[in-house]
Amino acid sequence: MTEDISSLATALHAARHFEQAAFTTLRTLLRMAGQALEDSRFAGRGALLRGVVHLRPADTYSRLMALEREAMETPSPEEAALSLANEPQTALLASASAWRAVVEHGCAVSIDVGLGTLLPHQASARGLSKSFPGGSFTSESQQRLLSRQATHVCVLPLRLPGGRIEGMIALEASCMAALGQEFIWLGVGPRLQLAVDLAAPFLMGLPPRPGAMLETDEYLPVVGSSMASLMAVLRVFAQQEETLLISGPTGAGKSRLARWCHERSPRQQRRFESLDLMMIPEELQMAELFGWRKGAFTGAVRDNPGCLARAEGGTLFIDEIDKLSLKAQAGLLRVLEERAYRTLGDAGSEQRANVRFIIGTNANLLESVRKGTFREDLYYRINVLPVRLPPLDERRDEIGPWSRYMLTRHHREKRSEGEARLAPEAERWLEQGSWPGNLRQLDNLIRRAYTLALVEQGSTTSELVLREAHIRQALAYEGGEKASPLVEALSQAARAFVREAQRRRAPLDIDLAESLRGFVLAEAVLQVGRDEAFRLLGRESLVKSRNHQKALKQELKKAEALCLELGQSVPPALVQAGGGEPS
Ligand SMILES: Nc1ncnc2c1ncn2[C@@H]1O[C@H](COP(=O)(O)OP(=O)(O)OP(=O)(O)O)[C@@H](O)[C@H]1O
Repeated sequence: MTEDISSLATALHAARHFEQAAFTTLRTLLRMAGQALEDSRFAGRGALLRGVVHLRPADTYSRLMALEREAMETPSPEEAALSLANEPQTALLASASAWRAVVEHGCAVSIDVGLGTLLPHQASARGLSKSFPGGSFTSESQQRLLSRQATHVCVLPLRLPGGRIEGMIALEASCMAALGQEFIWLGVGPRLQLAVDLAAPFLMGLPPRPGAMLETDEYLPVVGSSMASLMAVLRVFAQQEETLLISGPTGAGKSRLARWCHERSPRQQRRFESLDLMMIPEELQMAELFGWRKGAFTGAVRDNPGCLARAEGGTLFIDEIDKLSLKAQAGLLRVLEERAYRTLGDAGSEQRANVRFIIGTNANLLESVRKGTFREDLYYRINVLPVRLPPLDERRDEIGPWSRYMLTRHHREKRSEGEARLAPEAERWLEQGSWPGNLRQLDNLIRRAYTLALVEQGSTTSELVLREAHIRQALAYEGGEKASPLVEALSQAARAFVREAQRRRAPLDIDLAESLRGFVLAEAVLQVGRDEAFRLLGRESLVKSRNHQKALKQELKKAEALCLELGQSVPPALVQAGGGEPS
């Protein structure tokens, strides 16, 4: 055991990325548990099957890695990670109830799959094992585990120093001889937890393998580096039957991502239905979901299937779930729990629902639960596989490729011949902008700019070029210029400064505010002359005391210092404002 822990520590310190740390941790845990099994009364009658690392910072999945017992001796973590990517169905999940139990009790939990029970390891937490609000261990999780031969599972929290839980590791074993009995987990649990505590900061702190899974397709034509590890998780989630919860700001691409998941799921041959609750008044939600029979309410002149029936066998994406009325929430909960529902106005038998749900939200659902507008039990029912789609501003490397893709797509929609391209300066401008409306805003902007370019360059041109001016003008039409241009420009400068600081190996220690004063003064001098510039900027007293020429020189020096520090030549505006050669 000491040997296992010390070699784990050595391997973790040598790990450069998450996959290496996860591989080495899972291998150690499987070895330790395997040894404990051999030393137990079940020796020779059971086997360890696999381990899975789940990273769930802020309660949304960011990374996942599984290691099968047979693959344990593969020499490289790359191979293990690749097998997860190629065969996502083998990356297996513990139940959502197990995650809740681990978070609530702050300790490891044993699952007896046959009995369908959860047992927290900490003595003080025992007795609560079967009484989590919202049910204990669901029959779906039970079926899933049984279908892959797991009879006993140990779920260990990934705790950060300070106790915050940001993920878990599940170890699965098969031992028919231990059905309904205490397996090895309580005995070996403290040692496993020691190893997990050692690994946790590495698993949570190391970056993903560089260049991992940047592949794209027609449903997701652009995947940037910050999305790559999320896509690896989604590839696995797409294959599951459990409810997927995609949170993210409006226009970030949740609906498209839901469609992408459907296309990669075993249900891809069946329908993908979408229900946007933002568009449906509360009183019609039940009807839209469950459908109605003729005469069910005034105006129901014929039978109408709801979107559950239309999605039968396929996937139903429900967007803006926080807009669901309390009454419809009760109905949806029933579908999720019992897979049954009744069409409005139908006195006959209930319908069965064979549907995979994907839920979208832009709201903080836990907050809605606290306010009493969203049912807690429904929240836990849909929060099984939660992922967060980041806003475009957090996926900056995607802005250029998305802009180009959207331009080409729009051009193809409009015309079949000729090319359309973004001028480099236009692309740079887009890349430096802030896009609170995310992909939707970018798409709309490109469409408008396209029309402007077309008007200017004529529809017979063989190469339509979108320039910065077209985009600026399109943004002005959109009302985007309502935000102060100064604030926007300063935000851009701040972003450029941070990027530069990140790019350099040495710290960038410059007082930006001081340098900025020099730039502003130089610009004002060029535009309105020296004396007027000081008046314009509220420094008339310096003109009166005849100190302004000296002050100007000092300010320009600070601006030039920034250029020198960045290895750039001094811009002409600074030189001209100073009246000649750079000082
Ligand atoms: N994968 C994609 N392929 C092509 N276009 C996309 C893709 N994802 C997003 N877009 C563009 O962004 C727009 C918004 O995407 P989507 O409707 O998926 O966002 P959303 O997050 O569901 O927004 P909301 O929550 O407001 O409905 C789309 O209409 C499209 O123009």
